[in-house]
Amino acid sequence: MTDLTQTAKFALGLMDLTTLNEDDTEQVVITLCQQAKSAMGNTAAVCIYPQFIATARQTLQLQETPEIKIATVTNFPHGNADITVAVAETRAAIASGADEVDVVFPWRALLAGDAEVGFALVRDCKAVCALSGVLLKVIIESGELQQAELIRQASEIAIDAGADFIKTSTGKVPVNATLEAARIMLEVIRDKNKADSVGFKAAGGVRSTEDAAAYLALAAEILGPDWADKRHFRFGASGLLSSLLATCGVGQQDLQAKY
Ligand SMILES: O=C[C@H](O)COP(=O)(O)O
Repeated sequence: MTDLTQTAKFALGLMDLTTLNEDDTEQVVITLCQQAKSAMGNTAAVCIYPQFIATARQTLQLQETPEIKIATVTNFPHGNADITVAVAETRAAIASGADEVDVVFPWRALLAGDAEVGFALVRDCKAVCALSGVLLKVIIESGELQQAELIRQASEIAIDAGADFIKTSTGKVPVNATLEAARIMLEVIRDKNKADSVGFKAAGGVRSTEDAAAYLALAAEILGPDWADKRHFRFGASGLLSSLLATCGVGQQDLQAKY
């Protein structure tokens, strides 16, 4: 195996294989779950809208991969500042069977100078998640915050309020994951001495094995070569899997034969 092939296989195991489109159907989610059980191993999770959790659970059980986690999204993609709604959505997602919840931080409120509501929203969603052992990932929407100081501040607030992961982006805005934002977020995890308990998720626009390799190299530089594992590092991506498989020598024909 070449270094890049090894990286691709490793990155595949860190993927939250995602479909978050308005026109998603049960069949789309079934196919996604089938793809999560790949020729090069399982992805860490699938990430889907809450209404498809039961379909995903059934599919993962039928194909005997219950270890693939089910992640879903709340307060998504807008990141409104209504705590009651965000908590209710998070509670409902958990009741539907989510293993992991990716909640959007109220980034517009932070841009407007309100740091309190973000803290309270994450704290209250975390309280609900903690009751059920569900991981909480907080999407700070780094591409909309833009400024390094705001990306740092949102990351700090999310971690202080109990985030298990900080995640760059929804994938629904013009600027999604960037290496620059990732560096700031990873440095916050390091500087707060939270490397054991807080992970990082690069999401939105991560498309190629080379992209994935660059994020993993950055994480290794900042948090050490052994830090990135399933508990600490994820790629949220709808379009990365085929590139990783191609790097591993699994071609489009193999994929078509399987699905
Ligand atoms: O959370 C994950 C993102 O929505 C995925 O974004 P993407 O479709 O650009 O890969």
